[in-house]
Amino acid sequence: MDFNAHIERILWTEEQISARVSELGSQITQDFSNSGSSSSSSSAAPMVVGVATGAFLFLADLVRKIRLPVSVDFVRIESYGSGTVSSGKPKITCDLKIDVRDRNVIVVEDIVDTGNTLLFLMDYLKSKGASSMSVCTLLNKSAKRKVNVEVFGGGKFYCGFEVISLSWTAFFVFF
Ligand SMILES: O=P(O)(O)OC[C@H]1O[C@H](OP(=O)(O)OP(=O)(O)O)[C@H](O)[C@@H]1O
Repeated sequence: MDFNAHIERILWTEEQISARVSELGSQITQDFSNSGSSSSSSSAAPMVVGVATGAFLFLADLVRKIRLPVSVDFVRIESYGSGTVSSGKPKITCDLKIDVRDRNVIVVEDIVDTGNTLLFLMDYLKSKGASSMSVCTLLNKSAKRKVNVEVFGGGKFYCGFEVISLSWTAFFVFF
Protein backbone atom coordinates (compact mmCIF):
# COMPACT_ATOMS: atom_id res chain seq x y z
CA MET A 1 0.00 0.00 0.00
CA ASP A 2 1.34 3.43 -0.94
CA PHE A 3 0.89 5.50 2.21
CA ASN A 4 1.74 8.78 0.43
CA ALA A 5 -1.13 8.25 -2.02
CA HIS A 6 -3.45 9.43 0.76
CA ILE A 7 -1.63 12.78 1.10
CA GLU A 8 -2.79 15.48 -1.31
CA ARG A 9 -0.15 18.01 -0.28
CA ILE A 10 2.10 18.77 2.64
CA LEU A 11 1.21 21.95 4.50
CA TRP A 12 3.94 21.78 7.13
CA THR A 13 6.99 19.55 7.16
CA GLU A 14 7.99 17.30 10.03
CA GLU A 15 10.78 19.75 10.87
CA GLN A 16 8.42 22.74 10.93
CA ILE A 17 5.96 20.92 13.17
CA SER A 18 8.72 19.77 15.49
CA ALA A 19 10.11 23.31 15.80
CA ARG A 20 6.66 24.74 16.51
CA VAL A 21 5.92 22.09 19.14
CA SER A 22 9.19 23.01 20.88
CA GLU A 23 8.16 26.67 20.88
CA LEU A 24 4.76 25.83 22.36
CA GLY A 25 6.37 23.68 25.06
CA SER A 26 8.77 26.49 25.98
CA GLN A 27 5.96 29.04 26.10
CA ILE A 28 3.83 26.83 28.34
CA THR A 29 6.82 26.09 30.59
CA GLN A 30 7.46 29.80 30.96
CA ASP A 31 3.82 30.71 31.55
CA PHE A 32 3.26 28.04 34.19
CA SER A 33 6.65 28.24 35.92
CA ASN A 34 6.58 31.33 38.10
CA SER A 35 3.48 30.91 40.23
CA GLY A 36 3.12 27.22 39.47
CA SER A 37 0.41 28.15 37.00
CA SER A 38 -0.95 30.95 34.87
CA SER A 39 -3.71 31.32 37.46
CA SER A 40 -2.99 32.47 40.99
CA SER A 41 -5.65 30.26 42.56
CA SER A 42 -3.67 27.02 42.41
CA SER A 43 -0.04 26.15 43.05
CA ALA A 44 0.06 22.61 41.61
CA ALA A 45 1.76 21.87 38.29
CA PRO A 46 -0.70 21.93 35.39
CA MET A 47 -2.72 18.96 34.33
CA VAL A 48 -2.57 18.19 30.63
CA VAL A 49 -5.80 16.75 29.25
CA GLY A 50 -5.71 15.32 25.75
CA VAL A 51 -8.91 15.04 23.74
CA ALA A 52 -8.79 11.54 22.32
CA THR A 53 -8.40 10.26 19.91
CA GLY A 54 -6.97 12.90 17.65
CA ALA A 55 -4.67 14.65 20.13
CA PHE A 56 -2.60 11.70 21.33
CA LEU A 57 0.45 12.12 19.07
CA PHE A 58 0.63 15.90 19.46
CA LEU A 59 0.22 15.54 23.21
CA ALA A 60 3.06 13.03 23.40
CA ASP A 61 5.37 15.39 21.52
CA LEU A 62 4.23 18.44 23.46
CA VAL A 63 4.60 17.12 27.02
CA ARG A 64 8.23 16.16 26.29
CA LYS A 65 8.87 19.84 25.62
CA ILE A 66 7.17 21.08 28.78
CA ARG A 67 9.79 21.27 31.52
CA LEU A 68 7.36 20.88 34.39
CA PRO A 69 6.09 17.82 36.29
CA VAL A 70 2.72 17.76 34.56
CA SER A 71 0.13 15.07 35.08
CA VAL A 72 -1.57 13.69 31.98
CA ASP A 73 -5.05 12.35 31.38
CA PHE A 74 -7.34 11.84 28.42
CA VAL A 75 -10.99 12.44 27.78
CA ARG A 76 -12.65 10.95 24.74
CA ILE A 77 -15.13 13.30 23.14
CA GLU A 78 -16.74 12.52 19.83
CA SER A 79 -18.86 14.70 17.63
CA TYR A 80 -17.98 13.56 14.13
CA GLY A 81 -18.37 9.79 14.36
CA SER A 82 -17.17 8.33 11.08
CA GLY A 83 -18.17 11.43 9.09
CA THR A 84 -16.48 14.78 8.41
CA VAL A 85 -19.35 17.06 9.47
CA SER A 86 -19.76 17.82 13.17
CA SER A 87 -23.04 16.69 14.71
CA GLY A 88 -22.80 19.80 16.92
CA LYS A 89 -23.51 17.57 19.90
CA PRO A 90 -20.25 16.36 21.42
CA LYS A 91 -20.49 13.57 23.95
CA ILE A 92 -18.02 12.05 26.40
CA THR A 93 -17.45 8.42 25.54
CA CYS A 94 -14.54 7.92 27.96
CA ASP A 95 -14.20 10.13 31.04
CA LEU A 96 -11.18 11.55 32.86
CA LYS A 97 -9.58 9.43 35.56
CA ILE A 98 -7.82 12.23 37.49
CA ASP A 99 -9.83 14.73 39.53
CA VAL A 100 -9.56 18.20 37.99
CA ARG A 101 -10.87 20.05 41.06
CA ASP A 102 -8.64 23.07 41.85
CA ARG A 103 -6.28 22.12 39.04
CA ASN A 104 -5.02 24.27 36.18
CA VAL A 105 -5.93 22.29 33.09
CA ILE A 106 -4.30 22.56 29.68
CA VAL A 107 -6.58 20.98 27.11
CA VAL A 108 -4.63 19.58 24.17
CA GLU A 109 -6.36 19.24 20.81
CA ASP A 110 -5.17 18.23 17.36
CA ILE A 111 -7.61 20.67 15.74
CA VAL A 112 -10.23 23.22 16.72
CA ASP A 113 -12.85 23.54 14.01
CA THR A 114 -16.42 24.58 14.89
CA GLY A 115 -15.41 24.99 18.55
CA ASN A 116 -18.26 22.77 19.76
CA THR A 117 -15.95 20.24 21.42
CA LEU A 118 -14.03 22.88 23.38
CA LEU A 119 -17.16 24.73 24.44
CA PHE A 120 -18.59 21.47 25.72
CA LEU A 121 -15.34 20.62 27.52
CA MET A 122 -15.10 24.06 29.07
CA ASP A 123 -18.54 23.68 30.65
CA TYR A 124 -17.60 20.19 31.79
CA LEU A 125 -14.31 21.28 33.42
CA LYS A 126 -16.05 24.19 35.14
CA SER A 127 -18.69 21.83 36.51
CA LYS A 128 -15.91 19.60 37.86
CA GLY A 129 -14.29 22.53 39.68
CA ALA A 130 -11.13 23.13 37.62
CA SER A 131 -9.34 26.37 38.58
CA SER A 132 -8.48 27.32 35.05
CA MET A 133 -8.53 26.03 31.51
CA SER A 134 -5.97 26.77 28.83
CA VAL A 135 -6.05 25.30 25.35
CA CYS A 136 -3.16 24.14 23.21
CA THR A 137 -4.13 23.05 19.72
CA LEU A 138 -1.82 21.99 16.93
CA LEU A 139 -4.19 23.33 14.27
CA ASN A 140 -6.79 26.07 14.42
CA LYS A 141 -9.47 26.57 11.78
CA SER A 142 -10.91 29.83 13.04
CA ALA A 143 -12.72 30.47 9.74
CA LYS A 144 -14.92 27.44 10.52
CA ARG A 145 -15.85 28.55 14.01
CA LYS A 146 -19.53 28.31 14.97
CA VAL A 147 -19.21 29.08 18.68
CA ASN A 148 -16.78 31.20 20.64
CA VAL A 149 -13.85 29.28 22.04
CA GLU A 150 -12.99 30.62 25.44
CA VAL A 151 -10.62 29.80 28.25
CA PHE A 152 -11.22 30.61 31.91
CA GLY A 153 -9.43 31.32 35.19
CA GLY A 154 -6.59 33.20 33.51
CA GLY A 155 -5.89 30.42 31.02
CA LYS A 156 -4.39 31.02 27.58
CA PHE A 157 -5.02 29.83 24.03
CA TYR A 158 -1.93 28.34 22.36
CA CYS A 159 -2.02 27.52 18.65
CA GLY A 160 0.52 25.69 16.53
CA PHE A 161 -0.69 26.62 13.06
CA GLU A 162 -3.64 28.51 11.65
CA VAL A 163 -5.37 26.62 8.85
CA ILE A 164 -6.47 28.98 6.08
CA SER A 165 -9.48 27.65 4.21
CA LEU A 166 -9.14 27.08 0.46
CA SER A 167 -11.95 29.53 -0.30
CA TRP A 168 -10.02 32.35 1.40
CA THR A 169 -6.85 31.39 -0.45
CA ALA A 170 -8.76 31.50 -3.75
CA PHE A 171 -10.17 34.90 -2.80
CA PHE A 172 -6.70 36.37 -2.24
CA VAL A 173 -5.29 34.80 -5.41
CA PHE A 174 -8.22 36.16 -7.43
CA PHE A 175 -7.60 39.71 -6.26
O1 LIG B 1 -14.10 22.11 16.94
P1 LIG B 1 -14.91 20.91 16.58
O2 LIG B 1 -15.77 21.10 15.36
O3 LIG B 1 -15.71 20.38 17.73
O4 LIG B 1 -13.92 19.76 16.11
C1 LIG B 1 -12.73 19.43 16.78
C2 LIG B 1 -12.77 18.01 17.30
O5 LIG B 1 -13.07 17.09 16.23
C3 LIG B 1 -12.10 16.07 16.20
O6 LIG B 1 -12.50 15.01 17.00
P2 LIG B 1 -13.52 13.88 16.50
O7 LIG B 1 -14.90 14.17 17.01
O8 LIG B 1 -13.38 13.70 15.01
O9 LIG B 1 -13.00 12.60 17.27
P3 LIG B 1 -11.59 11.86 17.08
O10 LIG B 1 -10.51 12.78 17.60
O11 LIG B 1 -11.73 10.64 17.92
O12 LIG B 1 -11.42 11.56 15.62
C4 LIG B 1 -10.86 16.74 16.78
O13 LIG B 1 -9.96 15.79 17.29
C5 LIG B 1 -11.42 17.64 17.85
O14 LIG B 1 -11.56 16.98 19.09
